[in-house]
Amino acid sequence: MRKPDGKIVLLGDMNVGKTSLLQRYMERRFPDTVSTVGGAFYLKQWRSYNISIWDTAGREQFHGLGSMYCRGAAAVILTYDVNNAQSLLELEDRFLGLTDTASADCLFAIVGNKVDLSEEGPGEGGQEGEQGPGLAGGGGCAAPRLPKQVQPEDAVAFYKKILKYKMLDEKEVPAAEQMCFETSAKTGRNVDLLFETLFDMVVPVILQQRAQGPPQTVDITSSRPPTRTRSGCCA
Ligand SMILES: Nc1nc2c(ncn2[C@@H]2O[C@H](COP(=O)(O)OP(=O)(O)OP(=O)(O)O)[C@@H](O)[C@H]2O)c(=O)[nH]1
Ligand SMILES: [Mg+2]
Repeated sequence: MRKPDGKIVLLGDMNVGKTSLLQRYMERRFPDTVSTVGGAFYLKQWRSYNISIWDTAGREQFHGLGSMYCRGAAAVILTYDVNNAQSLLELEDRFLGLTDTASADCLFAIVGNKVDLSEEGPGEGGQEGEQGPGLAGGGGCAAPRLPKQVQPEDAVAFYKKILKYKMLDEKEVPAAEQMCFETSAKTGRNVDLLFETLFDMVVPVILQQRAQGPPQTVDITSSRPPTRTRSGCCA
């Protein structure tokens, strides 16, 4: 297997839909999921590049692994559930600090998932790739079924906080509107847009990383050996 050229990591609280988003994109389906244990990755060939996309566990007990998965990442997808305000707060409180190990040029996408639960549109929550104003990929246009707890402006404000935290100049990084997405892993809404926008954006980061020296990958040998659980996975 060819070594990945770059890495994208999905982070976020348990149950926000990280695994579902990745499976929707890679396998084109919305299967039943079980809460992720440790982490897992897919390899995606994008143009001539191999990009690994890492799915991580949101459960508190796996928190310590997060910064290891982020090491050298070219992009991090910070995921929340639009119907759960706490899940956005958790990104700031628990997950943002894990990205300190990412590449210096790391891109950040903020993703509000499960829009199908709060917005009605064609085919329950809108169709894949549907566009509209506000965020990358747009919002819906019909009456909400559930009151949404997180608005697009909240995600944009969080993105700006990240730039401050990382001491990045707003002029030199992608605009918040380009990097905040509302998705539904269930209907597929904006899922391709999210991943493919990021793939295009990480290619220059990969080239930059190459110019700076050998790629940073997860060095399993430098981490504590995982303890075995009954299911046989990393804990
Ligand atoms: N309605 C709806 N349900 C979703 C969506 N995405 C995920 N779900 C459901 O939400 C639950 C959790 O989804 P997962 O993808 O397992 O969540 P996760 O973020 O990977 O959770 P951890 O692995 O525990 O961190 C599952 O029951 C999914 O079917 C979505 O876009 N819409
Ligand atoms: Mg999962």
